[in-house]
Amino acid sequence: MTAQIINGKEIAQAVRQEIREEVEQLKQKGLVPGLAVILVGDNQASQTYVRNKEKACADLGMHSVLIKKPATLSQEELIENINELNQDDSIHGILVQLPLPSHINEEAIIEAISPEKDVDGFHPINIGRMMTGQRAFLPCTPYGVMVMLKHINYDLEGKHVVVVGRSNIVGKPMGQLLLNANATVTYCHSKTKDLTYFTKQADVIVAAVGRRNTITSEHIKEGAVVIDVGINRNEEGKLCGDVDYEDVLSKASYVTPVPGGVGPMTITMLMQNTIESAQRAYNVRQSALKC
Ligand SMILES: NC(=O)C1=CN([C@@H]2O[C@H](COP(=O)(O)OP(=O)(O)OC[C@H]3O[C@@H](n4cnc5c(N)ncnc54)[C@H](OP(=O)(O)O)[C@@H]3O)[C@@H](O)[C@H]2O)C=CC1
Ligand SMILES: Nc1nc(=O)c2c([nH]1)NC[C@@H]1CN(c3ccc(C(=O)N[C@@H](CCC(=O)O)C(=O)O)cc3)C=[N+]21
Ligand SMILES: [Mg+2]
Repeated sequence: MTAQIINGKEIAQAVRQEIREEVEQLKQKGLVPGLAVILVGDNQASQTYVRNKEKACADLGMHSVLIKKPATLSQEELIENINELNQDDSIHGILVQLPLPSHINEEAIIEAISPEKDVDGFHPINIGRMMTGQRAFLPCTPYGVMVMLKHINYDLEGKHVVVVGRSNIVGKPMGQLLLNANATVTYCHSKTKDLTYFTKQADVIVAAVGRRNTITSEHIKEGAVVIDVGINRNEEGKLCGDVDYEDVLSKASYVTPVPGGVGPMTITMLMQNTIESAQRAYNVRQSALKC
């Protein structure tokens, strides 16, 4: 078997076209969707992602503000900044780039963001709503993976999906969304004994580990769908995922590349969440005008 490539860049462009039209409609009604990104410190990788987010906003005609703060910023000052954005009617989405410097408690920061503007989908309110199947902002990376699977018309019902990684921002919500779609889900992590035993049984593998070559052809069964969330660099400094891409190509049915796979989808779903938030703000404003 030769795997088909799931082109994240292309799917992201298609979704962005729809978002562009919705932004246009909102603008005609007098509302410009706005995203605020807070970047603390000067982490090199973070700067790249943040630049991509700004580019996406500009490309879609959305308003964006980038708030850059020194790594010495206190937790109280950061919460003060978030409070201002929570009150700001021109801002519909707030994203605080993670990781934060170690003197800042990430949980406290995430909880300071209004759940109505938490377009990352990291606030416990949104996580809880997602778990119970209520309307919620979905975490962008897992959401993007779901859209990719939908794009190839993959029916998850009854399929065995193995998620490798259990972080709060990727692995855990990924498994939950797959469960909501009626898949049978197994989580693997650093304490898993015999990773291959589990991944060999998977119809779909989602790798979200942060270590290259974690998944090779030895780990998968013939015809598996392999989704690579990892963003790593090899010894030449080249971007690569968690999957040995070349090696699984001859055995998998579908594979996502890195770059050009899940990454562009993450940014796109952030834009999607932001316009949804703006749409809700518009609806609230309209119903307030009526009474
Ligand atoms: N494409 C995109 O849009 C995005 C990509 N990323 C990338 O995805 C990767 C994962 O990110 P994130 O979830 O934040 O990372 P974390 O470091 O927070 O989590 C990594 C997870 O992998 C598990 N793990 C570590 N080593 C192994 C191993 N040898 N076998 C099995 N599991 C292992 C850890 O287990 P344990 O819990 O036991 O420690 C943990 O659950 C990174 O490369 C990151 O850069 C992240 C966000 C978005
Ligand atoms: N609050 C918060 N929300 C996040 O969503 C968040 C975060 N913090 N911290 C860091 C991770 C990582 N992340 C990526 C986003 C886009 C690409 C992306 O666009 N990747 C391109 C290539 C980018 C490049 O050239 O380096 C690709 O895979 O093709 C990658 C990774 C979001 N994250
Ligand atoms: Mg982490």
